[in-house]
Amino acid sequence: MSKQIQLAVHGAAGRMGRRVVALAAEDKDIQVTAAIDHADNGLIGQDAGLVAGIAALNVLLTPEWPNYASVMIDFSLPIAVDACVAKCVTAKMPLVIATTGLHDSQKEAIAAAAKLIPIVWAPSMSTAVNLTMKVTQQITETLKNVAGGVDIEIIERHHRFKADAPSGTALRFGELIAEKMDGDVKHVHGREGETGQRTRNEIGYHAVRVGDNPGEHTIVFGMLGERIEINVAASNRDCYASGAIAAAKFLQGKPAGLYSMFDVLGLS
Ligand SMILES: NC(=O)C1=CN([C@@H]2O[C@H](COP(=O)(O)OP(=O)(O)OC[C@H]3O[C@@H](n4cnc5c(N)ncnc54)[C@H](OP(=O)(O)O)[C@@H]3O)[C@@H](O)[C@H]2O)C=CC1
Ligand SMILES: O=C(O)C1=N[C@H](C(=O)O)C[C@H](O)C1
Repeated sequence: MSKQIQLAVHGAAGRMGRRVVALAAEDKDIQVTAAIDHADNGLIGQDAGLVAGIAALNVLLTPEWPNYASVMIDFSLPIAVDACVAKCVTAKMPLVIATTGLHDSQKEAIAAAAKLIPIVWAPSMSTAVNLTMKVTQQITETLKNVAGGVDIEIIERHHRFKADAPSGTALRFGELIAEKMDGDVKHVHGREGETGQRTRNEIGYHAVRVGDNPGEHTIVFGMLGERIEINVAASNRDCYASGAIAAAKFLQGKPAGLYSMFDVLGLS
């Protein structure tokens, strides 16, 4: 019996693409029907299952776009995202965008595309991260007028291979926290030299790149006399891959629109 959801994976030879292929292959509702990467990737032509470390799927890594799939999951590079969005619009394919480091013009293009097809776009597909985002908003609301003030800093740690900084997740934490602060918020990326005293309306960001860390975020709420540190850390990449697969399922039958992981997880 054929499976209901035919899945195309963009960036299928990458660290995340391989985990999406591997987990999707185990899913009773999903059939991986296309594994896409760029023409210069040395793995083009190989079986996507074998590349992902599982049994052969009889789906070859290809630079060609499929004409049809029930949904596309994208874990690639910013330079590759525009073509993916355009292809999904042309083919009327629902799309899950997980790639980070996108420019403002690309975000605008995604919003425009979401008027035509359903899109889930989120910098973190992890359930724990999205839940932590909600918790940090709640903490901010409670502490923002505390006597003496609260200083909020975001420290993110990732593997040495990561191409963008700070992480898309750190930036999203900052946006969501800023929504709950009063007045204009200044986003400060690292500190060096004669910085002067910290101002009250800052959110600080610090990007650490170490070894094989699959992703960790610490949100510090520092007050005079005490502090809270909320840490959310991945042990491996499957939290993101399984979240993307949940998003792909969520999009089935959905009208055009821009959805977030809050929508997928019922946290909106
Ligand atoms: N939203 C989320 O939950 C998460 C998001 N991410 C994000 O996903 C993205 C991918 O991460 P990761 O898998 O670690 O990165 P990788 O570099 O391992 O994978 C990216 C893949 O895309 C390929 N690629 C490069 N150029 C193109 C192109 N023009 N067209 C198609 N494919 C291309 C790469 O090929 P080659 O190696 O030859 O360059 C590689 O196979 C990053 O932006 C990362 O921040 C990561 C984890 C979780
Ligand atoms: O590149 C990664 O690995 C990750 N990138 C995402 C980000 O930039 O937020 C999500 C996750 O933290 C892993």
